[in-house]
Parts: sequence; C-alpha cells; structure tokens
Amino acid sequence: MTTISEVLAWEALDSRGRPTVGCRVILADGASGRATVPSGASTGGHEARERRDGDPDRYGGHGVRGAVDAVRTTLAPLVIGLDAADQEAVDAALESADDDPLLGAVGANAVLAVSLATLLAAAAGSGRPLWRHVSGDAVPLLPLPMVNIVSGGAHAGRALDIQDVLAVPVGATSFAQALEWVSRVRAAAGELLAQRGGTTTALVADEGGLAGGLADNEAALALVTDAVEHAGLAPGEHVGLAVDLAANQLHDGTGYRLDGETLDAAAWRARLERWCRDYPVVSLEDVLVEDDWAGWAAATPALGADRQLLGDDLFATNAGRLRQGIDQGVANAVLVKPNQAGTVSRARAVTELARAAGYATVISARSGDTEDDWLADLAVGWRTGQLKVGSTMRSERTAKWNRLLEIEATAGPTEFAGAAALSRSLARR
Ligand SMILES: C=C(OP(=O)(O)O)C(=O)O
Ligand SMILES: [Mg+2]
Repeated sequence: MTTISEVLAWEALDSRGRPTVGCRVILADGASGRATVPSGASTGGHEARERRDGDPDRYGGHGVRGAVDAVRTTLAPLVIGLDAADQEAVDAALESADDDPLLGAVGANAVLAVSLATLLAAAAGSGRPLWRHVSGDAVPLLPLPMVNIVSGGAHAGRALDIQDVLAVPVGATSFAQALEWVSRVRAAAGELLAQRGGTTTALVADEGGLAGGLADNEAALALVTDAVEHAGLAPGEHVGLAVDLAANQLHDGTGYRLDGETLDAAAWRARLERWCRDYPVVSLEDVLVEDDWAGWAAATPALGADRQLLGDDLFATNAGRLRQGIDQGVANAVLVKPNQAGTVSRARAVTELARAAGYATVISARSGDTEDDWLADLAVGWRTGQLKVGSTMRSERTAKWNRLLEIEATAGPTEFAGAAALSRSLARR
C-alpha cells in the first residue's frame, strides 16, 4: 500500500545555517521518506524560485515559514490519496498548485521537498535502496566525481572572481580510488597554499574549498595543477581540472570582470582558451552569461571541441532551455540540480533529454546543502555519469561521497563511469 496518507513539514537548517524546508511523506503501510532541500547562492535567472519569508527579524529574511505552510495547507491535500510509486502523477499534482512554471507562488523549495520525500517514501515502501528504486534493472553506475579544491565568487566572499576550480580524477578505475586521489589533491593544495603564503585553516568556503591567499584567478588553476603533482599524481593523466566560471556573477553589463579588469567577450574567450592550453582543463562550466545564446553557440566549437562544456545557469535544469541549447549546438553537457527544476520528474526528464542528444550529465548539489544523501543515489540510479558535490570536507558533502563509497562496496556488481563520462565531448560529438 503505497498510498500517501500524511505529509509533515518543518523548518530545518542548511549548511549555511539558513532555513530550508524539511518534509516527511508517510504511506498507508507506515513506510516513510524524509527530505530536506538544498539552496543555491549563485542562482540563475531561469531556475525554479525558492520562497523566502523576507522578514528581517527572522534569519535575516531567509525564513521559510511560508513555504512550510504551503506544504501543509496547499500541497499535502493535493497528494494525500495518490500512489507514491507514481512519481510523475504526484509531481504533476504538485506542479498544478502554481500557475507559474517556476513555482514562485507556492515555492519551489516547498514543492521539491514533497516531491523528494515522496520518492524516498516509495523507495522505503518497496524495500529497496533509492538507487535501485529509480534504476529499474539497469546496472548501478558510480559517477566520476568533480571535487571542489579552490573556491571564489559567491561561495567565498569574492576571494577570487571565478567560482570553483575542481579536481576530476580522470584516470581512476573505481569510485573509491577516485575519491582517495582527490582527497590527496585537496590536502596537497592546502600544504602548497600555506607554503605560498596563504592561510589554510581560517578560510573554508561554502562548499569546503580553499578560499583566499591567492594572487589572482590563474593562480588557482596553477595551485590545483601543482597539487596534483605534489600528491604524486600526473596532471591530466590521473587528475584533470574543471572550472566553474559562474559567468553570470562576473558580468558587469559591459564585460567580464577578472583581476580588476573588464574583458570584452573576445578577450574573455581568449583568456579561457589560453587557460585550457596551459592547464589540464577537462571541463568548463558557465563560461558566458546565461542568455547569451549567440555567444555560447560561437564559443562551443572552440571551447567544447576537446573538453566538456557544461551549462548550469545556462540550462537551469529546464528541459525547454536544454532543448534550445541542443538545437543551437550550445555546450555539450548539462548540470542537473533538482531544485533548479522543482520536481524529481522534471530533473529526471532533463537527464533523459540530455542523454538522448549525446550531452553528458553532471548531477549537482548546491552551495547551501544538507546532510541528506539522496543525490548520490540519484546519480547512481539515473546513471548520470558525473557528480559535483563540493569538497571532500564538510559533512553535507561527505554524506554524498560516503553514500557512494557504501554503494560501490556493498551493492553487488556495479560499473564506474570514469573518464568515459566526459568522453562524448572529448571525442568530439
Ligand atoms: C553549485 C553551484 O553553486 P550554487 O549552488 O550557489 O548555485 C554552482 O554554481 O555550480
Ligand atoms: Mg555552476
């Protein structure tokens, strides 16, 4: 009996210490699922809208009592009596609560909490782990991790202009080896940063990356490349670099701000191309502002021919925007953030659309996240091939890495995606 009988909601805290929505969905047979939703800081203009109270006397305006009330009074009556095993029907009912496709009135944080808790309840009711519940008969695929080493932008008090420099263990042959390598790189980067005059203890950014102490943006790419060697690994062969430019955050209306200069589009692209020549960059994310479709189409052949070109704010986990990108030959990979979409079904549809078009998929946490580990199971069960969660430090991040270690060690036969997850783009689509 997987009929939804009760929906509970409350204010919980995320990893930034801000409120988020917690939800438990209880089924008629007593099985239940609980989810707390993540929250971004460098949010795109096209993602589903969180609902915040805006009352400056509670959590500086970040409270989510309105979203919690929306779960109790608006969403619960729509889903009670529905079959939790029919995720699409539940999500359609949730989406019907709001005329705004971005769910701004009810709140995407309210909607996603119910959607996820329903999925987790259905998995619990089926007696199977979440990854198996969503994968059907497919062999579980452990993702290639993309791990934050140096942070800037909105995640680190603008210590750098660019947002993330990440390590991608392209030479690893198992998830456990991949994680061991990037943990070593993180430790090595801390040591090198200390030697180069930075501080490593005080400044840990929202996703657990090192923040501060670097002379300029390029120094972050050099630090991570050197850290790979310092860890006894070969840059590019064992561990490559990924960079999230988060270009929306850099654009000042006239050009891209970098190290105190404003670069026009041509100079900005030339800079990225040089970085890709000088450092082992295997993936670039959000290289241009989210609505510069023409710029993206022009940049894709140059920047995306030999590496992954990933759209985050660009696609906003929105099937319509991804379809437009596919039609216009823009980027070659999509970041999938369930809370940008608003429901589990929408996020899943985006991964399926991407796969059908030959785009790689990277499922991703948010900079404000929680101790939940469902994202790891979705990565495995949806066979996304890649997962971006932040650093190997901070418990809201390690919750996901640890869940993947558990699945690889205990789930029976599994596959590890490895560098092949990137290779559709590396091999030129
Ligand atoms: C995870 C990211 O940051 P946020 O959650 O702040 O959008 C990102 O930009 O990829
Ligand atoms: Mg991003």
